[in-house]
Amino acid sequence: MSAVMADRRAPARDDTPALAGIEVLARHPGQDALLTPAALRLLADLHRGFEARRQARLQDRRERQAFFDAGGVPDFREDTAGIRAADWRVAPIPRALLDRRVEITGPVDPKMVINALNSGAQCYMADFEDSTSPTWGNLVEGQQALQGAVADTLTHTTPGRDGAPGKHYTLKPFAEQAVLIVRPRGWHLDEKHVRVDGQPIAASLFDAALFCFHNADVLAAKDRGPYLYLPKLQSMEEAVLWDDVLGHVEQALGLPAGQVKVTVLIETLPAAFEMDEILHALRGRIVGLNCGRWDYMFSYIKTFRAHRDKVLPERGQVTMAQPFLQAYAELLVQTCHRRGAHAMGGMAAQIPVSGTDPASVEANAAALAKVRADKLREVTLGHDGTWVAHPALIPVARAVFDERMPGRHQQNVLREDVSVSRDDLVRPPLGTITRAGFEGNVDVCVRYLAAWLDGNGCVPIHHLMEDAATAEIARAQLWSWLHSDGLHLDDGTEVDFALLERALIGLPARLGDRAALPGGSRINEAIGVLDRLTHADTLEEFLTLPAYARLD
Ligand SMILES: CC(=O)SCCNC(=O)CCNC(=O)[C@H](O)C(C)(C)COP(=O)(O)OP(=O)(O)OC[C@H]1O[C@@H](n2cnc3c(N)ncnc32)[C@H](O)[C@@H]1OP(=O)(O)O
Ligand SMILES: O=CC(=O)O
Ligand SMILES: [Mg+2]
Repeated sequence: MSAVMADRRAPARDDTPALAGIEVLARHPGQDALLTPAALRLLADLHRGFEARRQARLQDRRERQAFFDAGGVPDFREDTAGIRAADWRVAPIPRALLDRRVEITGPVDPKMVINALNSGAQCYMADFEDSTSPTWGNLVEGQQALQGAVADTLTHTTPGRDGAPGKHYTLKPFAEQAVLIVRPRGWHLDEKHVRVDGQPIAASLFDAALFCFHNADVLAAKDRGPYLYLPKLQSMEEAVLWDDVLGHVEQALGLPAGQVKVTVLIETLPAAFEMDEILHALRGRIVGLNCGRWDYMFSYIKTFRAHRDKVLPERGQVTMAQPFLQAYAELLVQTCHRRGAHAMGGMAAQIPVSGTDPASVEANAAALAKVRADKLREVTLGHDGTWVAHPALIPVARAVFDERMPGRHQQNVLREDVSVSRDDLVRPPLGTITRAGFEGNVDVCVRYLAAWLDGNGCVPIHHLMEDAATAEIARAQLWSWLHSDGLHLDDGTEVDFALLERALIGLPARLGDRAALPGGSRINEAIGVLDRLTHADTLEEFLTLPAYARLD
């Protein structure tokens, strides 16, 4: 048993000398049981061992973006042609991850965790990323909830109202629960509340390593994970970094090599050109790739922020039926199945519409029909499973996959008919920008950002699920439209800052009662952030970078 493993099982003891250089700058109830000396030592080891490499990978991103800004276009790499041409397969997929027909996703507060694990979905992606606003409280409570879930002790009671008792939540028996997969935050984010040698540590390391530290042995006893979803990678080198980090975690915790399994989201345009390479870099632990369509669209806009011929039409017109997105999904299915990995589908943004009045009933039927059509498209392309945002969508997605995919997956569907070129992946769809599309982007940015600043990372807006990825599309589109000369709405109005001004003037009327909105008290602050980001000469890399400075 390794030293860390032994310490992990012993009660936390005062270990001050070994913790020199580590600072925790925030307090939340219960955090001491999470941030034990041994846990902090692991985080510090990881920071000292890997921070320089993380910064180098972030620098690679900036250099690659400079190449795109100078007119360059992504392409398949020459130096890795051998990896693409050779025959190799990823390590066998563990039994618990063979059946991933429907995966529910959601933030990590205790009620959501219990509802998701009890939902009847095959898997639950517990999300510290797109759908979580990373306040210190959310992170600590999220880790606590996951620890309780893995230990099968998690319960939750909502506060009672008007003298009535609150609702009590408990977990179903383990065998009936969804399989837990945790998504840490991406490489670009710091966790500012934990500093090592005066530097903030990587948010990815904080989320992933703490989860593994507290849960790996309990999971192993149940023949499980830890299982992770890795977001927003841009290159094979970033996958190598993850592999090395997780190898270090395994060694430190006394776990067998390859025990931590991962699924990688292909949700950046550069990564779409390195799917084989990413699978190869992680071949001892990777079990699948996922089409993270929302961040992918955002990445397309960002990659081509200086290419005036690649400006996207309004968000509602950029559906997965568009050829450039279909090519991306087909290439993902073909690549995964050739290598023995699962090809996971992504998220339809529609969520159920509640209400019994005829308009709501009709809107709900339309939303469910759109989700059904999206899942049908995915299963027909060859995906092995898909995501849903809400428990009521599980039967809809499950029915489609059960009817069209007789087994638990369809890795036998090799899609050798697919041939995707560089041009297929980068060709923008034709379309328009309507006034409603422009104003809709303004509303989504302001409402989402206000909620995020208030600690809520996923909200329903106009009956659609909005999270950091969908909001980024709206924010990046506004910037790209406003910085492209000569662009007009479909009614002939020029797209300029006067149009943005008018959209902001009309915002209060469109928002209605602010107090009733999530984060309503932070609307003005959100408007200020949006205003600055849209006027900036360069498209900011991530909305959450400047916004994080305002959190906590
Ligand atoms: C681009 C991407 O990265 S996609 C992945 C990230 N995004 C997500 O994970 C989306 C997660 N979904 C959600 O957060 C929510 O469904 C929202 C915000 C979209 C809608 O939330 P609401 O309007 O509050 O949902 P609604 O009121 O219909 O919820 C009904 C019940 O379902 C539960 N529920 C809703 N969504 C989920 C979910 N994803 N997981 C578990 N339970 C859920 C609610 O907790 C509520 O439970 P209760 O009856 O016990 O109180
Ligand atoms: O994370 C998923 C996405 O679509 O973005
Ligand atoms: Mg994403």
